[in-house]
Amino acid sequence: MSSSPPPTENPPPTPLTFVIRDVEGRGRGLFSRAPISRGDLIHEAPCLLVPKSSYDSHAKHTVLEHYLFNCKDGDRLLALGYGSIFNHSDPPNVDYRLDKVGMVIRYFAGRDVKIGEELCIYYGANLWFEEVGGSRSKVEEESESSDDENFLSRIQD
Ligand SMILES: C[S@@+](CC[C@H](N)C(=O)[O-])C[C@H]1O[C@@H](n2cnc3c(N)ncnc32)[C@H](O)[C@@H]1O
Repeated sequence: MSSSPPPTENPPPTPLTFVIRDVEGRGRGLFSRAPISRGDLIHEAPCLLVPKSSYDSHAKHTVLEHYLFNCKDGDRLLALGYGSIFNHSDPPNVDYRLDKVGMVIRYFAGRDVKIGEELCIYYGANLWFEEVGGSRSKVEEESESSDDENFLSRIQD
């Protein structure tokens, strides 16, 4: 007699459409392993909440600072899964949305992506590292406003 599978609350995970590769000068990055259409959900990263007080007293000025996404209220989200591996480019081919209540960050294709392209988000105008492989000129970068912080997120919750 066959028994039915146990009930689950979550749907089975969607197969990943990307792989991790090392990129000269940029560390690890995510690369598409299949064509991705504009608007497709690429990844849903579960997050850890880092309250502003913990950030100020412990995480600030550590390596974590390079991986934290800003929420409007000063709290931060640390993306688990592959969410912390998206490198920066301007323009990016991946958009993301913070869902602080659901404690996830969702990453969507901002345009059609070909197989083998690196998947990148936009960190903001004020980078804390020397950009490698960027396509924008120094003049363009310097003419940007510089009133945002040195963190990943300009798209906040
Ligand atoms: C959120 S992590 C991205 C994943 C990182 N490459 C790794 O291997 O852990 C952010 C860091 O990646 C590097 N990075 C991201 N985009 C870059 C780019 N366009 N040029 C150079 N380094 C980049 C910087 O060192 C930055 O602090």
